[in-house]
Amino acid sequence: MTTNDHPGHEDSADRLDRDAEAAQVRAAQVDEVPDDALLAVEGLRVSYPGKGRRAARNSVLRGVSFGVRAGETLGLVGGSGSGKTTIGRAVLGLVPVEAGAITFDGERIERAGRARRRELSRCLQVIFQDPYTSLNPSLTIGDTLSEPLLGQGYGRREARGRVAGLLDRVRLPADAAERLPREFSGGQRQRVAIARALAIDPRLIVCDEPVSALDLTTQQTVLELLLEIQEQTAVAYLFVSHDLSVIRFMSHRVAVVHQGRIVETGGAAEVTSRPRHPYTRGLMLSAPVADVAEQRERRRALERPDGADASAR
Ligand SMILES: Nc1ncnc2c1ncn2[C@@H]1O[C@H](COP(=O)(O)OP(=O)(O)OP(=O)(O)O)[C@@H](O)[C@H]1O
Repeated sequence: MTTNDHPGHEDSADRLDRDAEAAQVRAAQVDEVPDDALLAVEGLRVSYPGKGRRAARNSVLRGVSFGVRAGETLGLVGGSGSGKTTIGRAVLGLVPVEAGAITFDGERIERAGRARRRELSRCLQVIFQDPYTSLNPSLTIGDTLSEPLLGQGYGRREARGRVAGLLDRVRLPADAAERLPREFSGGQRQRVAIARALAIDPRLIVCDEPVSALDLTTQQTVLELLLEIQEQTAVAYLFVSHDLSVIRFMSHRVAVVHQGRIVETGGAAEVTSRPRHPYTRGLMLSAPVADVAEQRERRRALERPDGADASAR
């Protein structure tokens, strides 16, 4: 019997690997929620019902904490099914929260009722992934943009004037107001969705994969528009994406989500070029890079145990 075959013995190379991984997990930084956060999420737990009547609930968020400051973008990145969208939905009050606190501008909102949620939509908005399903196909763009304004008490004339300003801001022609969503491309529809989210000057927008349904060139113009709007308005973004290059481009800080937990946080350049947690490293390695030589170099850098800089992009 070799050492490897013996159930009580662990191969020393395996043990070293395991120890090295444990050290990396310890080295990965998860920041405290900042005191000056506009949005503070602490110990958030969410579960969904299991399949079948007696099935146990599926625990999807297992104690998630983070903060987003005014005017800041926090990127939430992680693999499929890690819980990113659920975090955004919990912040928006679209899924019940099992435990934890969500504080927005000093107010606990995780159990806010429908009426309060409607009021909160003044400051807390969302842009969804799919511009083809997020707009009502039977409403003109003008009506789509007026709806939240009328809901917040604007008069019709005032709303019309504001719609014209919003279209200009997202660089759509003024006559777009008279047209239906089907007359627009995916990128243009996403501009409408951005204009709708901006209609009542929100303080924070949950952007849930806002460009992943768009082609690369359109992605870039929509991302640049979001950055420009942030510069002008100091709106904060909770920006959900599985795409590291998008996250790096957009975010001031990044939180890496894995199996319903945040495993690493930090500045965007720091986390994406010097990932510490093994999961973040794996995520970096699996991100596609067009240049094969660059990919090879990045892989070598990331596989070095000291986490040497892999920012050769
Ligand atoms: N309404 C729901 N009912 C039951 N399970 C759900 C529901 N929504 C999400 N889930 C499950 O919760 C887990 C997390 O889903 P979530 O959409 O938050 O992940 P994600 O990180 O955003 O993934 P993706 O990038 O693929 O959208 C997944 O296992 C998913 O199947």
